[in-house]
Amino acid sequence: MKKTIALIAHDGKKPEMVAFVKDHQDLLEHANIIATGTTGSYVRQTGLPVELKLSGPMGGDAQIAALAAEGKVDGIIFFRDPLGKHAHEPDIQMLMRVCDLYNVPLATNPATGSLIIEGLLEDLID
Ligand SMILES: O=C(CO)COP(=O)(O)O
Repeated sequence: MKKTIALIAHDGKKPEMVAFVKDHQDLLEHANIIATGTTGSYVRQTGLPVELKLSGPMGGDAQIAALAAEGKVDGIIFFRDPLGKHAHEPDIQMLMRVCDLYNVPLATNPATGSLIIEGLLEDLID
């Protein structure tokens, strides 16, 4: 069964997310990708299909948290901007809390993101 990977990046990190996806495109081709709205639009530039949720500030993080709580997300890559301030900070904290509560792999930087992608997807391809 296909794994579902959620991708989220704050504005200052969107170019890094696109580069990360390109670097892992051969593995991500074998996953269902979901993303918050604007991040997903950027990731679609790679040609990979992406299911778009709402934009983060409009509830997208909360939607992904709900899916994580329901066991419908296998891993989350969330590149946060450590210098930014966000009106929806409670949603961001909630998403991270839900990942801890339900033991959902969560990466907040590319190094850990690579480990999650490789760990979840590498054995799916021959
Ligand atoms: O704000 C975000 C995560 O907290 C990301 O949302 P967008 O991908 O819609 O910019």
